[in-house]
Amino acid sequence: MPLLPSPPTEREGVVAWVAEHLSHLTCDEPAAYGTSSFRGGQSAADAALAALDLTGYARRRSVVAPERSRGASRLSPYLRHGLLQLPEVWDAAGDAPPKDRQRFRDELQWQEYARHLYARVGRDLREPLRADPPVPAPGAPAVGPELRGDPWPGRMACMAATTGELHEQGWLVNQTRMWLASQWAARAGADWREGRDAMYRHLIDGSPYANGLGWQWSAGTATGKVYGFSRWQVEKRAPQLCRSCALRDACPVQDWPEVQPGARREGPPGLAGGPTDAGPRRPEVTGEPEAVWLTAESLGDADPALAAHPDVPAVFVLDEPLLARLRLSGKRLVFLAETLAELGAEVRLGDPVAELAGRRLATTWTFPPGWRRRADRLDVVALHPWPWLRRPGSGSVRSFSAWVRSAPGRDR
Ligand SMILES: Cc1cc2nc3c(=O)[nH]c(=O)nc-3n(C[C@H](O)[C@H](O)[C@H](O)COP(=O)(O)OP(=O)(O)OC[C@H]3O[C@@H](n4cnc5c(N)ncnc54)[C@H](O)[C@@H]3O)c2cc1C
Repeated sequence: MPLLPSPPTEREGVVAWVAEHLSHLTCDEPAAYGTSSFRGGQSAADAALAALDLTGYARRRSVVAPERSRGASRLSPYLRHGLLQLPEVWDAAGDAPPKDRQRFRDELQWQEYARHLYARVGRDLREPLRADPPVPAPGAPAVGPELRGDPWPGRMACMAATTGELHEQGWLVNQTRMWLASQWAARAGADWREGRDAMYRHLIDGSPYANGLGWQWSAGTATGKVYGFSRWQVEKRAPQLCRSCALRDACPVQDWPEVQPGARREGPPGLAGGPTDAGPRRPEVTGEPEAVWLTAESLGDADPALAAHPDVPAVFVLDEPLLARLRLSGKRLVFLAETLAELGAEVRLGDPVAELAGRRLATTWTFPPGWRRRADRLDVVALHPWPWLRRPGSGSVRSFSAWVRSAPGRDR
């Protein structure tokens, strides 16, 4: 079932299009597909960047509630899919107050670090990097089976509000992602990889690298230090949740969790240093392309291959075997379909290698290992460089600070 009709442009039509063509691949029902306020497409991305106001960002980035007091930029879905590129967002922060600019640019560097880490260790990011999962501290009571079976108990207002936002919006501020990850992995003692996948399925900005790193960081498997979630953070970042909670006088997260990091690990090859494939520095062109192959990493008008070959059709393949495995929420597919509608791209459903076989392709190099496996089997005649914020080197990626030290970065 290779070629799909073009997706319509307005939300209701897009939801119906996803329901008709892709509902066999989603984890939720069509009634839930259209609930997110994030719109896909270049014009929505451009509008979000134009509205970026970083005044007070450093102070307010971690605010959870009330929503109007949040300082987070909400740019992540656009960065995730290359509708905005890290260097242009970095530059857009140039006029912000110095403290806010520095904090925001540090966060952009976390995104770049996650990408470098993935480019270096690939699928090894799926397993603990530097420590085993957390374990109960000596003498701590064992976690009951009830909590293991339901690591995000809906009776807790903080859990109900954050899982509700995740499922409805497909997005969370960083603070509540950490709450959910810590509650799951450290407090409930559930398998952090299952929690990671449960969150990933619903995130519109979900990526194996940023989500994988966020979970490893919170569970302590990336650093050997567990992020502890307790009532203290909720009182500080969203006090109204505690006030409204049925368990406010018997809070199950009143005290710090009694956990400690798991045993130290050596880490996968390349973590402490080694070569990273960063792609070409300049376009490598060996022939005349007949189509531009777009990937989920780079769906913006400024995609280097698209910009270099404006006169050939753009094609995107919804990777059916991959989607069948991932079972993403329909919200994510709506976001992608809105983006593809605006691009006017040819949309296909199937195995990208089979769908694109026999066509001379232009494309933009990108860092996920799955892209390389597919590109090697296709006729790529024009390969364009990835727009790194800082080009990967061979230094350590064991921690964010080691990575920052190991390569020359941009001036903050
Ligand atoms: C458990 C967990 C899971 C996460 N999963 C994802 C994910 O799948 N995709 C994703 O893009 N981010 C993920 N993050 C990182 C971060 O929470 C989001 O990028 C951020 O909340 C997005 O909101 P924003 O655009 O308003 O961020 P802002 O605070 O405005 O930051 C601007 C940009 O910087 C980048 N950024 C900020 N914080 C981080 C971070 N800690 N790590 C990497 N990049 C960062 C993002 O691209 C973000 O859009 C995760 C964090 C945790 C703790």
